Amino acid sequence: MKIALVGYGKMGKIIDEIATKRGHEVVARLKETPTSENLNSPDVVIEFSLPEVAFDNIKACLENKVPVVCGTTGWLERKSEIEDLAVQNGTAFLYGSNFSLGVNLFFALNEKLADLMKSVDEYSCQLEEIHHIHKLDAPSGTAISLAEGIFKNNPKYDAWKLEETQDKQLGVFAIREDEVPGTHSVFYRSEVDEIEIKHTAFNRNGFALGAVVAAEWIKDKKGNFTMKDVLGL
Ligand SMILES: NC(=O)C1=CN([C@@H]2O[C@H](COP(=O)(O)OP(=O)(O)OC[C@H]3O[C@@H](n4cnc5c(N)ncnc54)[C@H](OP(=O)(O)O)[C@@H]3O)[C@@H](O)[C@H]2O)C=CC1
Ligand SMILES: O=C(O)C1=N[C@H](C(=O)O)C[C@H](O)C1
Repeated sequence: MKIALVGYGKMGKIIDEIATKRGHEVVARLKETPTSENLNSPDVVIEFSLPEVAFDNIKACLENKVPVVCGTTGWLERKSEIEDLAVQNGTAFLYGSNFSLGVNLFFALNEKLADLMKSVDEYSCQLEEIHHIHKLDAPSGTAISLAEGIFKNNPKYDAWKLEETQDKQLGVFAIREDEVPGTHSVFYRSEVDEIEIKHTAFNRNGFALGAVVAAEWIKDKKGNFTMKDVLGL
């Protein structure tokens, strides 16, 4: 399969290595807006760039009728416009706030726990995410997905805010520390104890492998998808 990488920073470079090892040809490595020329006729685009450029990059790829797997976080206010564009152009789009298998299992566990806690009044929920100091967005895309999984299963919460949980607003602590690849925790605290579920990434390889697996999966599809579709979760 021919893959174009849009965004060629920390993630783009690891994806390049993994895609090549899996037998794919990387036909473009871009640090600029994609065009019909510089994309170089790929089967799929994998987009890991910056929050402020992701929307324009994805739009350009979909207008060229190339399916896009996007891992860039921090631009989601305009996601529905992109989803409409994928359908109008008869191509495919997949956004994942986190492509690792471990986090996608953790999302499922978070939803089950949220469902269990909806009828228990003693506990208050709180999220925490820890990332490297270069990260531009807060809270992380993964923390937002965790919050959305809680809202869907537990009507006690319906919005997130940075810092402490207050009434129906679920608190998210966003910590920036050294070169931490990504750690996410969900806490339920009562007056007498605490339940914690936690995912710790040891490096970025799991994110990169998941993005390549998603690209392999989406190649001939049409419509909008998530990692749940790819992993059959
Ligand atoms: N979903 C997931 O599983 C994961 C998501 N992420 C997310 O992916 C994104 C990228 O992360 P990361 O690789 O660590 O970030 P980096 O900052 O290392 O890489 C971003 C790259 O985008 C390039 N760039 C700048 N402008 C453009 C443009 N107009 N078009 C295309 N590329 C451009 C930058 O170029 P230059 O070097 O010249 O500045 C840089 O190489 C972030 O939003 C991060 O949160 C990260 C890990 C996992
Ligand atoms: O910026 C990062 O590095 C990461 N971003 C994603 C996020 O915002 O959740 C995924 C992962 O945690 C690493």
